[in-house]
Amino acid sequence: MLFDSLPRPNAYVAPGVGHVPGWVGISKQKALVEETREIARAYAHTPMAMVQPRLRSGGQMSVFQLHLGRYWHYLSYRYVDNMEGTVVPPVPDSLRELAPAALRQAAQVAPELEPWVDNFVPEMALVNYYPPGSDMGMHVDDSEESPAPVISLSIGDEALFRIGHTENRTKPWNDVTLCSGDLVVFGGPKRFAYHGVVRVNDGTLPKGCGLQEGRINITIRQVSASAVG
Ligand SMILES: O=C(O)CCC(=O)C(=O)O
Ligand SMILES: [Fe+2]
Repeated sequence: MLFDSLPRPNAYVAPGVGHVPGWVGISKQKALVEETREIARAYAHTPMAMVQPRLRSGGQMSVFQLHLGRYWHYLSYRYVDNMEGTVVPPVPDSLRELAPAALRQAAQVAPELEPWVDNFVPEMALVNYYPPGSDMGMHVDDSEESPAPVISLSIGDEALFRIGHTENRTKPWNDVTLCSGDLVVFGGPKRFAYHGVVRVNDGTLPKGCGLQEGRINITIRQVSASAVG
């Protein structure tokens, strides 16, 4: 961050949305980057490889995605557990274990998240890599049948995260700068709100986070409505 000494307090962004700056320490950030990078390497050249997905619209995302636990198949528009016989890599314990602590912390900021603290099942994790210059358009995370909150961890370059409402992509929005180590959880009335990443600020990442450039965002999700933990 440009002004490292500026305080960044926990923020109740909107009902159901809690922002906890610096929730993941730098050594843990590095460990998560290295662990997910190893998985990406292991699955390179398989149908589970970390790629920029092609969309049904014919476009291609500027972000690279690695799916853990379940694979979101963009073309058939559903979650699958294997692709052409390659089984989806599991959600690593390191991410599974973060989920209840993340929810507990976020629920102190956004009380609407409280019902999920002891009931959330981390069935999948999506690792997004934002190369310099990439972004993610406003969209709704509507692939999950469960209304459980989405737990989002950011590592690397600072990003401008925007969350609006459930009707359409237009204003009003809440804009949140996400720095390396920040936690955001969105659930409750904002679980199916439009959101996106307006921009990533090149070269703003802290030393020691495990990345040389760009940004990683990891979302931890419950997919099924009646998941059993
Ligand atoms: O990168 C982010 O902060 C958000 C990512 C996101 O919205 C998604 O993966 O669905
Ligand atoms: Fe999303």
